[in-house]
Amino acid sequence: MAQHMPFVPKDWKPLAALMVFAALLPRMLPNDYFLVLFNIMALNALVVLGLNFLIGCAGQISLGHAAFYGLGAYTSAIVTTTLGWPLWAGLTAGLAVAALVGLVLAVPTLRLEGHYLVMATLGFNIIVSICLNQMEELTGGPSGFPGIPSLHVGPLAIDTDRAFYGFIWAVFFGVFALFLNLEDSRVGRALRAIHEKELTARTLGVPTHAYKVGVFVLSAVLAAFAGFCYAHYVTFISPKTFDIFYSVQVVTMVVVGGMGNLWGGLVGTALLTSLPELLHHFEDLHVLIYGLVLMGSLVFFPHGLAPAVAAAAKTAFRRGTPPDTGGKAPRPGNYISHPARQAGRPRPPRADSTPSAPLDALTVQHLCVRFGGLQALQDVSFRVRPGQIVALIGPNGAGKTTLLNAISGLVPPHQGRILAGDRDITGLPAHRVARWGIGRSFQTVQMFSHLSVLDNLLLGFHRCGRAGFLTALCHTPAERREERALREGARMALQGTPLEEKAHVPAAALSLYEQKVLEILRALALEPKLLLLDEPVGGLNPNESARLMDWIGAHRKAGMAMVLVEHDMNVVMEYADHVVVLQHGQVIAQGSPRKIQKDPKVIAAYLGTGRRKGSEETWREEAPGSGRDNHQEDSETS
Ligand SMILES: Nc1ncnc2c1ncn2[C@@H]1O[C@H](COP(=O)(O)OP(=O)(O)OP(=O)(O)O)[C@@H](O)[C@H]1O
Repeated sequence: MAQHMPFVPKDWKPLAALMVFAALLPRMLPNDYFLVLFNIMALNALVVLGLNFLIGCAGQISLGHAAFYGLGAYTSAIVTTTLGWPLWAGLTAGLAVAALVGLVLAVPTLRLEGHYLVMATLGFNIIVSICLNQMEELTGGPSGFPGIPSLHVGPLAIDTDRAFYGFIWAVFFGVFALFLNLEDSRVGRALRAIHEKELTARTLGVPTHAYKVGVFVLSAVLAAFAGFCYAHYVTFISPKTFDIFYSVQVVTMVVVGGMGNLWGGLVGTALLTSLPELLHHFEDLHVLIYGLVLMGSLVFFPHGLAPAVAAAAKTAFRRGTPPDTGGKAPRPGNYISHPARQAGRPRPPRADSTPSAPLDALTVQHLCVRFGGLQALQDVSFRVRPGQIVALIGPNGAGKTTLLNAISGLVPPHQGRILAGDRDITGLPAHRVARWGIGRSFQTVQMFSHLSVLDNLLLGFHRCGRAGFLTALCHTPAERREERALREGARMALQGTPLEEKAHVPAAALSLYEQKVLEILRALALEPKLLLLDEPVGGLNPNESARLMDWIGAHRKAGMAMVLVEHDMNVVMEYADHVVVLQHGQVIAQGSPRKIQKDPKVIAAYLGTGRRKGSEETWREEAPGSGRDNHQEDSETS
């Protein structure tokens, strides 16, 4: 029952046990000196918590969290001491400054691909350190900032180590519970997807940039909050505490404990905060031993201490996977028909050749895409009507995948227009194209291999949810209801598919056929008006190909339009209503499969001009890439 209450995480029992332990701990400590150690540990743990979420879940590394820690501390110190304003004003100002600076740093840097955030935050930390040292009138410079008032909550003064211990650990457990909620939510799932395959996440409607900025700002604000608590605990601060070494130290705590594992962050913090104290007995050798412990944990537990301990415990107890919470829900999965059920049924009729709807599902007009000096697409125009399958064929390198990438918003066109219905989607970002109702599969299957089958599918339902950072953190009843409904919908979508019994299996453990089914189910979860399929049967045997294509083709009846890139000409001839032939980025022919089969330009494109007299049967058999193996590569856009 507790897990259905607001703020309480689903997995609340270990947290409750730890809280009881923390409450009893002061009685077991020999003297108050150890309280100071645990108080500093809690402050570090707060910084590490946000940073761990940023690094482990969103895949972004920051070397500037000491600066946010410092901004929280100094802003509050100046507001409460120099200006003489109350504590709440210092807290508000500290958090606001951190949020604003975090936003200014993150918005431009996170737009760039690669680890620009590391460099930006590293530079930022150095600048903040210089400012704290140089702006002596404001900050006290290297001599520090004394006389900061102690914390109090209403009339309750928090001015002893013991009182601060109770306060800071209560705060930490509260914040930790909120982050557990966030991790176990629609937002947490999307962040893990961004970490693994950002482009794929975008094609599922996840606004990746906004999410990355959101998680960075959240972690910066948390570091600033810890800084505020620190300043009003020690009542004296100096720039040394907030230099780059502290930033490196907190990143090390995340790495040693286990990136992306919130419990791991706590373990890493506990170990690396207490280790220097424990090693003091070894006098000069303590630095050496500290280094050895650090190296040993990284060498023997590369994924962190907490995951290693959890794996060992799992092996020892052989616990089963906890069942998912059920509940009545809407039926977003109803439209998805079962690939196996479709097998052996009569083929769905081809789309009528006369227009059945006033608007085309897709209109591509004079599209051009360049990569530097390479003209990948030139003046490409074609239309797809609702319920129609249009096949895109052409030799390797003709520009087929580039065309799908341009339609789905992954590659910006240089010229031309793309219309979905009457909506101009030219140049729209991929997540907005997906939300507009364009789903896709990839030439190399793009699974989130660390996530389960169910979580992969839930990412397809991402746009059906509304929960944001705040509701996910607070685990509100509405957020839990929505999550249950999404899970129910995803489970329904799995019903009758080969994946029905594999909802909790990691996607990486599926066969290629199952991965292709899951990838298409995930795209169908967007309820697309248009489905882009990049070599859906590549690497499958003829039996699997037929089952998959029959299942996909059945969605035409519901009016879903499809663009099919395929090298297997048997598949093209059997399922396509219209064929567009590309060569060197240009459309050289288009028409019905029969007409295209006999087109001399197409035969020449496939067989070379010297062999024009080849028959249509020869063309079928020799189509480049026909029946070739689809080796698993790790390229996202291919
Ligand atoms: N991101 C990119 N940067 C530079 N060149 C690219 C990029 N993506 C594709 N190209 C080039 O654009 C051309 C078209 O490539 P594309 O992958 O679209 O062809 P294709 O018809 O899908 O080929 P295949 O059948 O082998 O998948 C190729 O010359 C390719 O090298």
